[in-house]
Amino acid sequence: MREDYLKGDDAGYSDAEKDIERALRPLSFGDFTGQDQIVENLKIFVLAAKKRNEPLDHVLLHGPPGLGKTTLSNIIANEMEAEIKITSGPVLEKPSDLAGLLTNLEENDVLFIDEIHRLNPVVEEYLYSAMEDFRIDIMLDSGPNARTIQIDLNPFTLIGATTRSGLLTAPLRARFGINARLQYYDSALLSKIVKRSSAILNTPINEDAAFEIARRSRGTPRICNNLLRRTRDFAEIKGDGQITLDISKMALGALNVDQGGLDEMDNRILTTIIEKFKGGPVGISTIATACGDEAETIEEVYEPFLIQEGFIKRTSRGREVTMKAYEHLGIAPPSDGNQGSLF
Ligand SMILES: Nc1ncnc2c1ncn2[C@@H]1O[C@H](COP(=O)(O)OP(=O)(O)OP(=O)(O)O)[C@@H](O)[C@H]1O
Ligand SMILES: [Mg+2]
Repeated sequence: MREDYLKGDDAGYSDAEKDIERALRPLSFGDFTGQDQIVENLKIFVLAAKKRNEPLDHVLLHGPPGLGKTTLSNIIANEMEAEIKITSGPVLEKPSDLAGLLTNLEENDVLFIDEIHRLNPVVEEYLYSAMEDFRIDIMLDSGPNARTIQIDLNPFTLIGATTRSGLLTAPLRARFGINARLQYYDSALLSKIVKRSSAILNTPINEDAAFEIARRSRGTPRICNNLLRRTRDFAEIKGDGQITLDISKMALGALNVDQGGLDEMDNRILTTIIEKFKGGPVGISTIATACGDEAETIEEVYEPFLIQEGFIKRTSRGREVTMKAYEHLGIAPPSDGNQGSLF
């Protein structure tokens, strides 16, 4: 169940769910809730670029899954009144894949590369001159007939999105003029998103219920929209179609989202560190093996939220749970000084 919430765009959804997903996705800056500083800046950069009839400078968007990187990229293209071509790092296997896309861009178009940290280094190298000079060198033939030709490209905007900005190479990172890190949303903002989405879905929801869903959505719009959809199912089957506080509590409980908004996997990670590793410190790959998940997923998806909420902290020797984690799980912390650094 959880997996669906976290996976990137559209993964694992039926066609009907994809239609809903599309309907809920904001299309303009005005529809996009939160990330105020980023949005305010982008508005100015977009206006200035349009006024000069230039493409927007290249944009790097980073942050945990489901916070709106793909959404913002589409909005930027809309606001620029430009076309957007969408691809992702792993899909671009060879330079010609990239060249094909680049040579098809019209003036001021947007090329969106998702998971840009997973670009093949050879392809990445080609991107450098494309970004800097709007030009690529293409190798024709091989052996003694080999020669390169230069192709001029239309000026374009590259938008790169990544959940792992730390894995980006320095030369690539340096070529983005605009660099924005999306933050987790607070409950008030998510509550606004829940209300907007329920209006689109024609499902009545009261203030308390919207806040309850928001508060238990791990600071993430994708999760609040998914929880809303599942809660709507409960409202239609177990209630009269309206989402009330009782209905939302029933649904969230059934979906294994706990009172603090942590889900099964969050709790499994905390319990594992406490029960198997005496609260830590313990390395991420050891935690991953013990929890039966990939280290990358834990580092990218779960850990940032657990750290931000103060359940886990990173030390030079690995991850440690905090007092808050013991309290949350109702487990007594060790009294032998093992956790000395916490007090
Ligand atoms: N600020 C927002 N306001 C309203 N809805 C939002 C906002 N941000 C995201 N959403 C909703 O959350 C969903 C997930 O957002 P999006 O796909 O843009 O996340 P992402 O950062 O690209 O995630 P990933 O890293 O997994 O690709 C969108 O379909 C959209 O409906
Ligand atoms: Mg995305």
